[in-house]
Amino acid sequence: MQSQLPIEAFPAWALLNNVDFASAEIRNIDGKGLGLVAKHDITEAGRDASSSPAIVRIPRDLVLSAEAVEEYAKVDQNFKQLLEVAGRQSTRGDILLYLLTQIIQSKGTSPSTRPFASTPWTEYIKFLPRYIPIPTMWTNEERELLKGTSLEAAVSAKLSALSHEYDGICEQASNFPFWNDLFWGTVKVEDWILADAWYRSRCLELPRAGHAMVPGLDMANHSQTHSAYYDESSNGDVVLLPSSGSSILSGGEITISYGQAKSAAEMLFSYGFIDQESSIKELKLQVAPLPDDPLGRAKLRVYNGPPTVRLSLTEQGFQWDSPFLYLLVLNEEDGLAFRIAQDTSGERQLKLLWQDEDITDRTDELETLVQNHDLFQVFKLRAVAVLEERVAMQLDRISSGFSYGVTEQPQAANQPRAECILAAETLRDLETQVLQGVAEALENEKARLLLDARVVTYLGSMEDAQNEQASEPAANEDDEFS
Ligand SMILES: C[S@@+](CC[C@H](N)C(=O)[O-])C[C@H]1O[C@@H](n2cnc3c(N)ncnc32)[C@H](O)[C@@H]1O
Repeated sequence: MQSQLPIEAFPAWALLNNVDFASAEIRNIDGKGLGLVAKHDITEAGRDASSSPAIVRIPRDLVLSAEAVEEYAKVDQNFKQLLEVAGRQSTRGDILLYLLTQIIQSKGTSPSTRPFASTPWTEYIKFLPRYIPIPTMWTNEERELLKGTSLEAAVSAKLSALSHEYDGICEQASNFPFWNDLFWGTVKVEDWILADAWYRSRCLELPRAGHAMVPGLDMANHSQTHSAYYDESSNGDVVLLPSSGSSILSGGEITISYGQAKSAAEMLFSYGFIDQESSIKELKLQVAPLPDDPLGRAKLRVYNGPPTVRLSLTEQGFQWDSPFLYLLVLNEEDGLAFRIAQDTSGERQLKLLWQDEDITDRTDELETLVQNHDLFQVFKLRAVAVLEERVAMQLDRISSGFSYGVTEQPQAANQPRAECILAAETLRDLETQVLQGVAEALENEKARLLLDARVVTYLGSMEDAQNEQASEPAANEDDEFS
């Protein structure tokens, strides 16, 4: 069991590590866990915001970045071993390995049972919550609440990926007796899930250090109308500064933005709450190649992004957007082709061609690339028809989804927590609204496309060809009956 520290001990930790909380302190904030509040009035007079005194300053050597992980590997030989076999593939992976090491360290009850070099993070993680309300930390019953929402597949895929990552690390680590003992005794997959949850909900992107976690600053909560922003100073320290023109009263919460364009599903997935102030109404649905498409696997392989379609409600009404959908509905007879090419190192690569032009690196521009084709409206009709079916399927699933009703209070111990019920219901309502709106918009779009002159001509020619085929004797008919 990891030990925890009360947040009252934070000022002592900050002092010891030169973290300057000049104008803020950490307090409990209703419904948000911990948060930052102003120690006195903070005003930004509209001069250059970056010249305002920092609300909080964190020295660069406390910033947990890819570089910091490499530095730690120089100090701790055991960690270096793990990093060499299981790390160095992504910043996220390396930071998670570091956090895992600190979680193991914090489970030790005495210095003799702490196997790694201690760092300020060893103590700092004791201030972090052990439960983050993101769905990878929900119970199975709570995750059932997401049935039919766009997070149903995303969360189960994420949990499989986490367990796959954890198994991979166990396997790599089993070559070292030191790590093998730890993975058979102290370390659990739940520790990896927690490290991932901390990273996902607390990681920032810094201009120079890149993706990083910053102790103290990661106590700032989110608001659409945020009053502060973070930056890196010229010496690499991280500073929290008042937003331009903001005025925070003493005792008021200091908030930052976690991103203005994130959908409700993204917010719940990464941060465990849905921002009621946000006006973003959208969702992403997975789309798969048609079962009888001989090019289906190649299309999935060659596509640069996730195989999804984005449905949204904007000022222009309900909209959909998906370059992948265009790839799905195009065929060889339209001018789509795949080739295998060999590069100078002898490696074979799958290439995608459109009208004989190599567009392998431009699959996300597919809608624009096909826009000037004579049959563009036909392609669009195909895409609309595929999407209509996919949206209807999702609507069916979301309406049959598990629902407690927000007012119902769960009774039994293993029943979902009220905040999970509320979050799932909010997501369900929002996504149902977008799906219904898009379904209607697709129906209208299909009706319009069916009246398009080029579509009418194309469908007519297809019908003629089919009729001709039907009236001709099948090629093998004579053979069979002669
Ligand atoms: C970077 S941490 C902020 C500190 C956090 N409140 C804590 O107790 O450690 C991000 C987490 O804070 C919570 N949070 C942040 N902004 C929130 C908001 N506007 N409403 C509800 N919860 C929020 C969420 O649990 C989120 O995962």
